[in-house]
Amino acid sequence: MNASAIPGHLPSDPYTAANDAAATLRALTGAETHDVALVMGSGWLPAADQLGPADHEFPVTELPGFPPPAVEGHAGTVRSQLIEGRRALVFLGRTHFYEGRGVAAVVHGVRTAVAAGCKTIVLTNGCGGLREGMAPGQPVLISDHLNLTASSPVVGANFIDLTDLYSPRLRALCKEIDPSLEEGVYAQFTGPHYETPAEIRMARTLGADLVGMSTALEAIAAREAGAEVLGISLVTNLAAGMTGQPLSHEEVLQAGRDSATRMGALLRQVLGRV
Ligand SMILES: O=P(O)(O)O[C@@H]1C[C@H](O)[C@@H](CO)O1
Ligand SMILES: Nc1nc2[nH]cnc2c(=O)[nH]1
Repeated sequence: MNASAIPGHLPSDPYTAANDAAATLRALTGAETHDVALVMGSGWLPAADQLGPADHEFPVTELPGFPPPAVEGHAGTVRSQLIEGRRALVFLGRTHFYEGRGVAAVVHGVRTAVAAGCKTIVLTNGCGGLREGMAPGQPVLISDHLNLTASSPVVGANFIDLTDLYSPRLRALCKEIDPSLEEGVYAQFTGPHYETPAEIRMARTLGADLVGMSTALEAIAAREAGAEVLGISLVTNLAAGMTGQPLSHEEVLQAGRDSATRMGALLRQVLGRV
């Protein structure tokens, strides 16, 4: 059994692993290419069911290099489906940095999607809101990020430009669909612990509007692979220290359930125009 056939185990070369996974995807779906990939973060699973029927759905471990899901609310399945005429690859869940599998495992889904033909990567997540006026259940377009993981999916003297990493074109398109959408800077912490109130004050000073535990590393890998990136955060809670209440993953998932219809409709309309 070659290394990439072991669930969650990537061979030394992550780009080969992505090509292997894309080849298996083509074989499983019969689709020579996919156009757009969606990564559904915490709280977004209910929204995925608003996207219409899937032609194919299978456990992500059917694809080489993908580990089984490790976080509640991340189903660990992949759907291939036509959404508004586009062949979409929908990951119902992701691998997180805090699972300790390394950065290559975190971005394997994005690299696989690009290897499968996707030119657009839509990254969603559940996050904490820092900015005054933000409320749980509110979707926010990511305008830029702070990568606080002290890591990168890129190795070696490969100096990737990250200017306009979160596509101004796709953000403008989203705001045509829903003019009420706000934008914000997303800070990726390593997790899995939530932030302290002092860290939230630090993040706000650094210019963050949103705090999470994903997305930034995936976006960097997507840019490295030449894809256009759209990031949409669902504010599932106000950040630590803002309400005096403790944070919980159940609160994150409940916010997703409450927002599923609206988030699903937004994604469907966006996908029809990317
Ligand atoms: O996959 P995402 O970033 O949406 O998941 C967020 C961050 C943590 O994994 C989890 C914490 O509740 O939700
Ligand atoms: N880091 C972080 N991730 C989250 N995901 C959902 N809510 C939060 C939060 O408050 N902080």
